[in-house]
Amino acid sequence: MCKNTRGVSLFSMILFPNAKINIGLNITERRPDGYHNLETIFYPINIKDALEVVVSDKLSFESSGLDIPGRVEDNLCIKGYHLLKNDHDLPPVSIHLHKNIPIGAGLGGGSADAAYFIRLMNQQFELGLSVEEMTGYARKLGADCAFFIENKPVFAFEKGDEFESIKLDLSNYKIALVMPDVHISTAEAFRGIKPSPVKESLFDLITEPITEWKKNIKNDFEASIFKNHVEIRGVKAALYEAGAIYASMSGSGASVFGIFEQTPDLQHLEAENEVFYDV
Ligand SMILES: C[C@@](CO)(OP(=O)(O)O)[C@H](O)COP(=O)(O)OP(=O)(O)OC[C@H]1O[C@@H](n2ccc(N)nc2=O)[C@H](O)[C@@H]1O
Ligand SMILES: Nc1ncnc2c1ncn2[C@@H]1O[C@H](COP(=O)(O)OP(=O)(O)O)[C@@H](O)[C@H]1O
Repeated sequence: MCKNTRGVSLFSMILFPNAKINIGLNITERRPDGYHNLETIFYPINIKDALEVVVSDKLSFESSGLDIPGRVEDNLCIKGYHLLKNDHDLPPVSIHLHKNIPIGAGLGGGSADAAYFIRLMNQQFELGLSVEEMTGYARKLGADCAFFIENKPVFAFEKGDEFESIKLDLSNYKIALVMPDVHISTAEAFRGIKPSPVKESLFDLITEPITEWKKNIKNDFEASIFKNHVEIRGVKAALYEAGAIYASMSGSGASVFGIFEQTPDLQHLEAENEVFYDV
């Protein structure tokens, strides 16, 4: 079998792209390029897809698990392949994605797949790309894609693709995530927003005790999304009733997470929502 210098097979490799949540999200201004400047905390969580790349005689993509809307050629993994192929000598590959991260959820699942695809190709074909170079490619595929290259808690700013490291460790808490039966596109969510500057940056607010977050840390998408989707507002209220120290919609929705001292009992939400415990 063909192996690289570290003895890894060149034919097949599997990685497990994970989701993220946003703790706080302030949309501060509209940019001349149509995007928005924002600030947020990205925090990786343990809901994962499985991404396999096998050397093949032609480029192909197939998926299992959740249905992915849109055309195969628009899948972010395929876009990632073409982006890398422009600059590197790559063989055709067949890509298999097992989709488990809810879609249109504000969990960055598509972006995670794209970033992990870049990481995987870099490893599998020894492209020698630095973290900065991989981040540069990821940025071209989507604003929150770059985060997943390093995949550690960060304060993100500008389009959500510039980062400052933070020390945030929630491993002593239990995070539960609820996905209502609604999908929200990020572009749609931005249409409901009036940007405004922040009084105090999330970079500072996140260093306060978690018990203070409920008072001070907000997600700017919630007001307009909750107006159009009362069930999402209901899920957030239910998480606080179940004892959350902090609860929020993630990103542009529709998922909502709660941070708890102990794993909560959310059985009453399971009939109408998908519930993930201890993510
Ligand atoms: C806003 C966030 C916060 O986490 O939403 P979620 O997708 O996670 O819910 C993300 O940064 C999103 O990242 P991502 O989903 O990669 O965005 P992109 O594909 O680049 O952009 C989708 C659309 O969102 C809008 N957009 C996105 C990011 C940004 N800073 N300003 C914007 O205005 C644009 O209308 C763009 O056409
Ligand atoms: N690998 C992928 N997984 C999921 N969605 C993808 C993927 N590639 C492209 N997409 C497109 O991105 C859209 C948003 O995906 P996703 O990242 O899951 O949502 P969100 O931005 O809410 O986190 C989907 O509707 C789909 O059309």
